[in-house]
Amino acid sequence: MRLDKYISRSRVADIGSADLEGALVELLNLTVDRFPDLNKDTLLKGLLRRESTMTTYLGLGVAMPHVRMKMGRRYILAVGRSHYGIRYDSTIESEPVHLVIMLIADDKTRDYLQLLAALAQLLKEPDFVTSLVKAPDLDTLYERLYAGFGGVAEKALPAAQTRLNRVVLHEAGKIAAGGGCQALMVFGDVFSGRIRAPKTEGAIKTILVTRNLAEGEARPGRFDESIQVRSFSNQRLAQLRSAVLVGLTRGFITFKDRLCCIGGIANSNQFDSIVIVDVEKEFSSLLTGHADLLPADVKPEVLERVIAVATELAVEGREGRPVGCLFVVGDSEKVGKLTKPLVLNPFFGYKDEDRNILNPFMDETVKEFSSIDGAFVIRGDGVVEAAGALIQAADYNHTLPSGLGSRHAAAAAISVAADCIALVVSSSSGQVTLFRRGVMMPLTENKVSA
Ligand SMILES: Nc1ncnc2c1ncn2[C@@H]1O[C@H](COP(=O)(O)OP(=O)(O)OP(=O)(O)O)[C@@H](O)[C@H]1O
Repeated sequence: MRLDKYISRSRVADIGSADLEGALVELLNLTVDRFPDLNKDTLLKGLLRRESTMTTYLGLGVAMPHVRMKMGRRYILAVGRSHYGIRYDSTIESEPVHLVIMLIADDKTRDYLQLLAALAQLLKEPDFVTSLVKAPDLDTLYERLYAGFGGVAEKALPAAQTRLNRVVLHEAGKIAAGGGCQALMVFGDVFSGRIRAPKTEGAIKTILVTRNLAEGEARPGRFDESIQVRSFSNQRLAQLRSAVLVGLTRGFITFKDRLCCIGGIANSNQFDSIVIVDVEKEFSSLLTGHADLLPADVKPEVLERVIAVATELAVEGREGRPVGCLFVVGDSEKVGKLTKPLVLNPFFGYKDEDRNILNPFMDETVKEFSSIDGAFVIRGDGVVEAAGALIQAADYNHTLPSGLGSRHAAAAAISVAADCIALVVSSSSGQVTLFRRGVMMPLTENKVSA
């Protein structure tokens, strides 16, 4: 998603206030200068109200206050930098905020959550945030923001191009062409910087798999498609299955495809593996005679998000301890009939938008509630209906591998009883496993380690 069109140099400023309200007033002054039809007081109230319901602190000293209201334009962004840091009550261990990204959105915009998510993703990148906070002047800060938001070819942080990397990419291109592959899939987290798409012959498309998605529009050096998965693991191509699954659900990978995948160890700056994957062979068990991998009402980006959150939980655990968790996505009406609350539903009464898994501020909330017993029930559009739900789907005649207990059995059972996908993070093995129609597919082979 392109964000550059919503930012202007005139709304990038160094701010002097020591608290959030003061910082917002400074940014709003800049905004209403250009858009005098906007009411500063209403906006300020809205921003503070939003903040009081749910913190917009993202971590790394970045806050992203936002508000939706009726206005004649889709989005307005204003960015304030504070050298000394702003006091911000909701930060963990009172970290000072050095960057305030203020977003005003029209209440009718449909891609609001996607825009929030794209912004949050970018602003969770330590290198990018440091490059903004440490920018020598505001013009440079603006240029870096603009580039980071997709405005110009990224000058910042290009990936190391060693001779060996070039050879691997070149040879992979030849293998893909000679081996009848439909796509070349590059695991970008091998590099700490951004990488350019390799040149491919004919109709072979290029797919970037990374946890740092910028935006996916076609430009020279851009990949045709990009997939966000989090590969913290030291295993090469650890997230291959998750990535292919996301590509399948989004429709740019098909079951007939053969993929040439290039990977290496995360952050090693060195490609060292080329793997050929025949998608049908890898995923045929999940289909069991059905063409639809994704339940009818589930949006691909919702499954993508749930996989990302589940993987993070598997990797990070909670407060140093491993956590287990169960997510049931789709067909939530039927799923609701087959579950019963174990605790009072913590999501009850919140606006759909605030409890949507696509909302980047939900990450922490979901992780926090992962420690309560029971499952998360998630609607196909991403709205989290419940947490702490006991699944009471009838047992069916299926034996799970030994070592898998009642959580996995419940996931298998609900995926048979309803048109849904169940994802389990195992507290004992750290594995993430997907269930569809009772068939299990481990998305990570072993415990993914940080
Ligand atoms: N029917 C169910 N519905 C929702 N949650 C369940 C259900 N059954 C078990 N759980 C959750 O799974 C937790 C762990 O159960 P158990 O150890 O038997 O499962 P498991 O499949 O071995 O999972 P893990 O690998 O995480 O240990 C329980 O404490 C409970 O929170």
